[in-house]
Order: sequence, then C-alpha cells, then structure tokens
Amino acid sequence: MGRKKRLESEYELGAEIGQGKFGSVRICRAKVGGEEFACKALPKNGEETVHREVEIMQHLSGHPGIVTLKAVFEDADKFYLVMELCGGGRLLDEMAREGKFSEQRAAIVIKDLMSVVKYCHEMGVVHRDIKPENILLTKAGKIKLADFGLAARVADGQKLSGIAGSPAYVAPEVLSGCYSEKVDVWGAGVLLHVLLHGSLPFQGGSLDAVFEAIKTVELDFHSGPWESISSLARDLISRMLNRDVPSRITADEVLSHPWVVFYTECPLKAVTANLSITNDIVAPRITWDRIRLHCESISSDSSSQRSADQDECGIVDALTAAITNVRISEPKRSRLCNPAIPIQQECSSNLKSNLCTAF
Ligand SMILES: Nc1ncnc2c1ncn2[C@@H]1O[C@H](COP(=O)(O)OP(=O)(O)OP(=O)(O)O)[C@@H](O)[C@H]1O
Repeated sequence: MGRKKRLESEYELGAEIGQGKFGSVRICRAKVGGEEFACKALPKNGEETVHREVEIMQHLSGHPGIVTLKAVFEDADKFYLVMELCGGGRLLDEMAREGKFSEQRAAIVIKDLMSVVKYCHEMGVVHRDIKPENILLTKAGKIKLADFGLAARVADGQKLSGIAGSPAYVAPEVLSGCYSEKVDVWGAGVLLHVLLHGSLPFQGGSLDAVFEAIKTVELDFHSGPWESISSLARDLISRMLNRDVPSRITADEVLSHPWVVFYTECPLKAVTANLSITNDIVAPRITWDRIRLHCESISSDSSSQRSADQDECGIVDALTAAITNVRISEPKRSRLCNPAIPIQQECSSNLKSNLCTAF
C-alpha cells in the first residue's frame, strides 16, 4: 500500500464521525462508485507512530473482526488513513444508550472480541488499548476492533515496556513497566465488568488513586448487582482480572470458558426444554465436551429464539457448574467496590478525559 498523494482526487470528505487524541475521523465517499469509508487524519509530527499503526493494520488485515485499511494518503501536514466504515458507531455509545447488558449479550461481545484478540496475539500483535471506545460496530451489529495507534509487535515471549493504554483499563503490570499480551485480557476483563455490573472495577478521585486501586483493590463479587449475576460470569471476570499474570486466563482460554460457551453456543431454552439433557447434566460423570455436543446438535436443528428469560443466572449456574466440573473459586471478599456509577456518568465525569483516554 504505497502512500498516495492526493486524497481529494479519489474521495470526497464528509461529516466528522469521531474525534481521537490526534485528530478527527470523517466519512469519505469514493468518487468512483460512491462507496463510503472512514478517513482518519493524523499529523505528520508523529510519523513513526503512523507507520506502526498502518503496518500493524496491514499485517492484521483480512480478519472480519478488524477494521480494514483501504488506502493511505498524505499532504504536507497529515496522513489520511482510509478505512472500512463501521456504521453502527462505538460499543461505548451502545452501552451508554442501553445500560447494563444481559449476560447473553455480554458473552457474545466478549466472544467476538476475544476471537479478534486471540488472532492479534497469534499474529504477534498486542493491542494495548482495549476499551469500548475502540470497539466499533458494523450496521449489522458485529464488532470490529479499531485504533491500533498504541499496538505493538512482539516476538514470541518478548516483554513490552513503557506505559501505554487508558488508565481505567490498564493492567497492573503495565504500571510496573514489564508486560506481555495478557494486558489485552485484563482490558477485556474491565470491559466485561462494565458490561455486566454497569461501572468500572477500579475507580478513584485522581489518576494516582485509580492506579492504586488497579494494583491493590480486591473486588467484592458478592453484593449489589453481583447478586443477580451468575457465579460463572464472576468467575470469568476474576480470572481475567487476575493480577498474577502467569495465572491470568489467555484469550483462547476465555473463548473456552463455560460461561462464554454456554451463552454463545448452547441455547439455554433448548437445553432446559430437553429434560433428558438436564438429567444428564446433573450426572457428575458427564463431561463438558459431551454436553457441548448435545448443545451443538440442539442448536443446529432448533429454530427457537434466544430470549430474555434465558438470562436466569440461577439456571446458568446450576447447569454450567454441573456441566463443567470446574471448581469455581469465589474471589476474596475484602474492600467494597465503589458505588456503581451509570456508564453515561462515568464517561462524562471530570475524570473522563483522564480515565477513558489513552496515555
Ligand atoms: N472505521 C471507522 N468507522 C467509523 N468510525 C470510526 C472508524 N474509526 C474511527 N472512528 C471513530 O473515530 C473515533 C476516533 O478514532 P480512533 O480511536 O481511531 O482515533 P485515535 O486518535 O487513535 O483515538 P484515541 O484517542 O482513542 O487514541 C472512534 O472512537 C470512532 O468514533
């Protein structure tokens, strides 16, 4: 993808659709064919960063969960990245509009996100800025990971250093200055906490207080909104937000966690409607793989719609805990979480620019 000189010769710039740290993102329309794209303008004084962003987007291109880079232009002061347009806006805006997500909906988001993150890690890329502002949606509602401005290439086992990320989503090891691809799992864990609980897990009145919370606060998964959230969801969050990096779950392991598999591959209604299966489930010798096969065969010939009443966390816990034989270790109860703050307020507070914006 050579740098082309004149954007205006091939595209017409339209309205602004987003504002980033370094510049704006606008709609642009191809002069031939009329197809619409997103055009991100980046100043030339950060040339090396732009090169890295472009190089990483090209390296990852082709995955359906990654925003495709179409062309790069430049003029005297700026680079212009012409990208696939995500017409459904940002996940953050959807969260602000709709509030907390049902477990099923959150599981679908996490599954799609972790599939992309797993792909990035396999391709030797750490995103380093996983947050709902950087997760875009297509018109059909599918997620696309965007903004590779902080992403880094890593060789196998190579460690990264240098503080990068957005404070509320940053992993504790980033603050200590030596980290790996597992920081993306932490960021996704923070996101899952917000999706289900409605507030950020680590908060504080200043940046230092937020960082201190990230390093030390033990989350209380027993009170408030957690009471109506399944233990398996809490189990997954605690594994994603594990400060012991080697013990933290990988992207691949998130995808095979029973909570994700249950909600995304095994329609609950079909399972509960089928008594022979629920009877099987309680038999201790039944393995997760066998149940999974049952579920797959049900979902392949069942036309039943997933509905809100599938979201009964008690049933989920009973079924999935029995299914998996996974020992669900309850996270330690110690300090209380900060009171839940609605998502809208959280990101419109004075701290918003600090907490939700990348360093
Ligand atoms: N491909 C796209 N399709 C639709 N909107 C987009 C696209 N890319 C970016 N945007 C919009 O522009 C905003 C800023 O884009 P982006 O995050 O890439 O910029 P940035 O300068 O790197 O931002 P940040 O401050 O998060 O680092 C996004 O939050 C989104 O609203």
